[in-house]
Amino acid sequence: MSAFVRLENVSRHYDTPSGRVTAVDDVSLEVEEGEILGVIGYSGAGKSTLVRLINALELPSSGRVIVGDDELTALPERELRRVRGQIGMIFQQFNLFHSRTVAGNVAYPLRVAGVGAAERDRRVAELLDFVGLLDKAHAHPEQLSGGQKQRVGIARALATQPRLLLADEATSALDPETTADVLALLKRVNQEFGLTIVVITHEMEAIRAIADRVAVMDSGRVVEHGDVYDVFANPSTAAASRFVRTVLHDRPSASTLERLRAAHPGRLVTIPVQDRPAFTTLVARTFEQHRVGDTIVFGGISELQNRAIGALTYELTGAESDIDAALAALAADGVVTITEDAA
Ligand SMILES: Nc1ncnc2c1ncn2[C@@H]1O[C@H](COP(=O)(O)OP(=O)(O)OP(=O)(O)O)[C@@H](O)[C@H]1O
Repeated sequence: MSAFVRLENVSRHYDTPSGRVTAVDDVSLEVEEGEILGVIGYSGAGKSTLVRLINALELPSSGRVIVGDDELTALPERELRRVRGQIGMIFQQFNLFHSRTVAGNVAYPLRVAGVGAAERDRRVAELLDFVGLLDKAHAHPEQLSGGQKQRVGIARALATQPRLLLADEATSALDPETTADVLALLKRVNQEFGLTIVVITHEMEAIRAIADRVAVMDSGRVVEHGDVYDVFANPSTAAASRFVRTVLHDRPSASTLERLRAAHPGRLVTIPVQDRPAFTTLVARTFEQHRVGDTIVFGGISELQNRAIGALTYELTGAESDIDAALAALAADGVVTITEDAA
């Protein structure tokens, strides 16, 4: 795979009456051709600014932005317009034309691009069929549900066959079920057309559902990025860890731990589940061999990218030296154990 979008040491600051705001701070990031990259961060982390830098609505204060073969930072305005035309956008508020029908909305970018009427009609029908809204072609946006509106937004974004799709909080206004449908549609767009997609969100669930890789933004910086499974299984920053915990409820919170401690006098140890055959059997056998009693008191295992993910919290009972020996044996087997020290 090769990078389709490349940001090299990109910063963007704004001078405001109350001083300089650095919205994007020395970000280096690549989006591989054909992948779905999720960019997650809290409000104010710099996500929207990042989007405007990628779709050439703004230029960085320093650093380089490269999309396809074009270095945006070196192009004249006329060329930037051409690049913008190769990037599809979908938005949280859908941004549909209320005065136009569903078909009219999807046809609009084709009309702007000078595509003839017959070809336009053919393409609109094909796109509406793809997003499952052919029967709504003559409806107006206000007659549609949120999920349907976003489907129209996706059809419209795809009309001119962009090479990159930017989804800026595209599911944030939708309920969970509709969110899942729209995300599944984006995944289908990615798989059937091989389209590179950047999903900007503050919801880790959206990342879990469709992204191949994730970049975590905090205060303008990308503090962590990597394969979704790796970041979920082993977040290395507090920001990433907080997002992962919003989706995986596999580790006890501080208050849960307090309750667990009161109910279970033994040593509480959390073990992140590894995606290898008979993992829990290996753990159980190791405790048994060391005469350590093990009771699972908290945890959860789910699937991510067809691999097991999660954690189990055990209450371990027996001689302290036996428990220590069992944990050492697990460590020798590559098993991570986290002792839940008393607060
Ligand atoms: N045009 C601008 N002028 C001044 N400050 C700006 C401008 N655009 C963004 N900022 C500031 O830059 C920081 C990052 O904003 P940005 O909108 O990129 O974050 P975000 O992660 O997209 O948040 P949200 O999800 O709330 O939009 C914020 O502190 C914001 O106030």
